[in-house]
Amino acid sequence: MTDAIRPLIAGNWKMNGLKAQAAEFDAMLNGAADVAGKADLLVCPPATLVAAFADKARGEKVAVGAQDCHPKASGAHTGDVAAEMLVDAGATAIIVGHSERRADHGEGDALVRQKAEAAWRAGATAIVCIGETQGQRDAGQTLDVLRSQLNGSLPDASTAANLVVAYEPVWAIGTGLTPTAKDVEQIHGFIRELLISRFKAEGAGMRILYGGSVKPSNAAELMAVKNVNGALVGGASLKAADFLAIAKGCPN
Ligand SMILES: O=C(CO)COP(=O)(O)O
Repeated sequence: MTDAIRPLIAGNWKMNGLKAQAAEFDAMLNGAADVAGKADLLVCPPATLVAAFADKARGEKVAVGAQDCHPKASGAHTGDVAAEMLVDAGATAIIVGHSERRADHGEGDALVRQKAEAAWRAGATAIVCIGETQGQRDAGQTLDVLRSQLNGSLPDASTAANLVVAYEPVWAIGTGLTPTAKDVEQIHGFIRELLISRFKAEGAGMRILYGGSVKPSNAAELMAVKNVNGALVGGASLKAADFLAIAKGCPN
């Protein structure tokens, strides 16, 4: 059943991107038709570029998303951005609970869950990130950490349409290191079991992305793993050629 899930290749630009990089996004739009048969494409630029990118992407085969949101719709929260504002700017998906936000801003599962609900309230899909650190991995705690993050971060009303899970081992982010395909299969299978036991048929249809040092050279191997339904790509998503090549690596 999960084999029928259409892959999603999502680019997380993190805190990178000035107006000048719009040319790279234009190149993604130009090349998207070639890979549209393989996967859905989503680019999440910094909040400052969401509106400009979404305007360019209208009617094209690349969707635009955001990297974080505040749980509230409006109010006295200086410097924060509401999901409603991001959707108003053209975002159709919002990443929440990225490990960099969990580490840099002390975000915990309860807040991540509220942010996922905020994304829905605004009409966007929530991409909820989970992943173990190197220390947790070394201590043999990976599955316990992932179970607890999933239990705490995913709202009860999660469905295959409104929620995407991104498994990003923290030690694989930006390091060039990746788990073996066998490890990825074991962990994605574990995540799938938990999703099915909590969300039944919806859990069977949810996308589970792999993230962490995905590149054109390893994409085909990783994307072919059972229960890997796409990728959340950091560094390699800044270059149109690499981003499109990763999508090309998805199985037919
Ligand atoms: O954190 C990531 C995507 O959200 C992964 O980053 P890299 O692809 O640069 O390792």
